[in-house]
Amino acid sequence: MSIDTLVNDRDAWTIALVGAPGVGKTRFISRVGFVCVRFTLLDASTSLCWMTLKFLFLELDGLTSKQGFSKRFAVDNQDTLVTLVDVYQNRQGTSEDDVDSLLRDADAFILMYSSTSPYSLQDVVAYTRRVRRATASYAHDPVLSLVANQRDRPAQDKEVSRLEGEALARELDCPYTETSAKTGDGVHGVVEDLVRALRARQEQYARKQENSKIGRAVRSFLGRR
Ligand SMILES: Nc1nc2c(ncn2[C@@H]2O[C@H](COP(=O)(O)OP(=O)(O)OP(=O)(O)O)[C@@H](O)[C@H]2O)c(=O)[nH]1
Repeated sequence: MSIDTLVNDRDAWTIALVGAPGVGKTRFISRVGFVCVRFTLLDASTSLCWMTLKFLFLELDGLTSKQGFSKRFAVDNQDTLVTLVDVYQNRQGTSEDDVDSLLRDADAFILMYSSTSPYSLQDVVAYTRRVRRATASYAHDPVLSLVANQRDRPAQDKEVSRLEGEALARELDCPYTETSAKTGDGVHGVVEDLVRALRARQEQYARKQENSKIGRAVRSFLGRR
């Protein structure tokens, strides 16, 4: 989360989904009820077409952006605009710099693996390193949420236990949730909890700023006496 985000008095958040191919990122996004249209990064020749599309979509609730899918909804009775970005979706058309820039633009991260794939759990560790590297210059640690998707799959398909997921979440110092992008189980809760965490962080930052303003005013008052 950049300083810009923290000082902005807004309730609009970009959440990046990172995780191995096939874990369910796209399905998760459509579950949240987002307009789910895949765009690859656009080159100059298509940017005019993109601008037209963007203009058309902006008036709609489910507006979509270059790689994100946005939706306005209420969390704790307060309106918020959330954009979900599937960072690794466009791997073929996306350079490493593009990926870093998408990560830098995000306010929070859903680190997704599938409970049917131990490899996808290992990938989460590598993706988290990358997220931390991309956001290293920010004032705060990134807001993370570890998601074990495909919880609806039968027990014999499950190769990663809840305990392993929880242990990784402790290591990453973030919440752990099991979801099913197929049935929708747990999906909205993950997004809503991230919005709550981001709001809390924004409020904390605003309070800190206010306190240091008061501190400066008091020091200057005492200095004048
Ligand atoms: N049973 C079940 N299947 C799921 C779930 N989530 C995704 N799938 C299926 O898993 C496959 C891959 O899902 P995607 O959403 O395309 O996965 P992705 O992470 O976006 O994959 P990439 O686009 O390759 O990065 C699809 O066939 C989905 O229908 C889930 O929670 N349960």
